[in-house]
Amino acid sequence: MIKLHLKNIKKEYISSNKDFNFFLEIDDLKIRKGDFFGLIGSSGCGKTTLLKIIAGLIVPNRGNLYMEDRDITNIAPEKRNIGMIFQEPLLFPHMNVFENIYFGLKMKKISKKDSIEKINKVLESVGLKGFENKYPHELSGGQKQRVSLARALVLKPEILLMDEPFSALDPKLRDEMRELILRIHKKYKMTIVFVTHDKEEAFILFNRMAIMKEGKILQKGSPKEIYEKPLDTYVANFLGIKNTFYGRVEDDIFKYENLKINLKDSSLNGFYGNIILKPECFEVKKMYNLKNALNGFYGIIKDCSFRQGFLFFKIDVKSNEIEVVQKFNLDIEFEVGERVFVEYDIKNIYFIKDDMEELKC
Ligand SMILES: Nc1ncnc2c1ncn2[C@@H]1O[C@H](COP(=O)(O)OP(=O)(O)OP(=O)(O)O)[C@@H](O)[C@H]1O
Repeated sequence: MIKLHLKNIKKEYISSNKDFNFFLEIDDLKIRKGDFFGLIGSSGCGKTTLLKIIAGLIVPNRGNLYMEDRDITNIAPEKRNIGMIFQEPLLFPHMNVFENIYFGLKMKKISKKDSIEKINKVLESVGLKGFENKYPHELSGGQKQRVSLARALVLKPEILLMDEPFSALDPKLRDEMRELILRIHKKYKMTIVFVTHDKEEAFILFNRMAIMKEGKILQKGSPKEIYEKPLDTYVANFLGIKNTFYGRVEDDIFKYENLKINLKDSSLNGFYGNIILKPECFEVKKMYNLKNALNGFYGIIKDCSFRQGFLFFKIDVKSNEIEVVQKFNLDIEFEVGERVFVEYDIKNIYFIKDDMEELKC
C-alpha cells in the first residue's frame, strides 16, 4: 500500500541577484506503508527541502502530495499526523523530560491519566525509564535525541520524518541510536522517511531509498538493488563503489589506458562509458593456481591488509590501481610485490554507456 505519493513537486529558491537559484523537482515518488525510506545525497541537494515539503513546513510551487488517497498538499502541518525529528533535539529547556513529552499530548487534549500511561510506555521504548524529572541540560546528546524521539512517537504519527538525527552524536552513540530506531520501526510498524548523507547509514537502516543530486532523484530502489546496478557513475561513486573507469569498447574489449576487459559483447563496440568493477567481484589467484582460471588480468600487489576476515588488496594492473576484497584463506599467503592473476566473472561487470543507459554485460 502506498502511504505517501509525491507527484510533480517543484520548489524554487530564486536568489535576489539571480546568481544562485535552486530548483527541487520530484516527478514521482512513492513511499510504501511501513517503509524505512532514505533520502540520500550530498550537501545542498535538497533533502531537507523535500522533507519539509512532506511535513508541510514548506509549500511547493506546484505539484501534489497524497497520504494514502488523501490530497494533503494544502493541509496544515499539525493536521497531517506526521512527526518530525531534526538534527538538534529542540527540547523546551525549562521543561523536564515528562513535560517535554506531555506537551504534544496536552495540545491534543489527551487526559493526564492517559498521558501518563502513554509516556511511561514510550519512555520504556526509547530506554529512558526513570528520566522523567530530568531537565534537558542534565542529559547527554543521545539521551536528548531519545526524548525528541519519544515526543514524536507518543503522538503515534502515521509517518515519522527524521533529518540527519544522529549526525551530531559520536560514533558509538550513533550505532546505539541506529539500533534503537530499527527496533522502534519494527515495533511501531510505522513509515519512516530519513535524511542522511551517510552511505553507511543507508545500508544499515533503509529498505528503500532515493539518491538525490541537484534537486532531482537520480535513482530509487533498495540499497542492495542500487548497489548492484547503479544507474550512473555519480551514484556508483556516491555509494563508494570502487574501480570505475571511463573508456571505450572496441572489438568487444573495454579499453582504458592499458587496462583491457573483454566484455564478449559486440553490441557495445564503439561506445564510450564507465565500467564498474566491484572489489568483491574479483578473485586474486596465485600464479601456480591458474589451471581453471577464466577471465582476468595480471597485476602486482601494491598493498594487502587484513580486516575482519577479509583481505583488502590494491593491485597495480598496467599502472591502474584496482581494489579487491576477498575472504581470507589461512592456507594462501600473499605478499606485496607479488605477481598475481585477478580473475573476474563477466556477469558481475557493468558497463554504463555515455547516454546513461546501463547494460549488464
Ligand atoms: N529558505 C531558503 N531560501 C533560499 N535557498 C534555500 C533555502 N533553504 C535552502 N536553500 C538552498 O536550497 C538548496 C537545498 O537545500 P537543502 O537544505 O534542502 O539541502 P540538503 O540536501 O538538505 O543539504 P544538507 O545536507 O547540507 O542539509 C541549498 O542550495 C540551499 O542553500
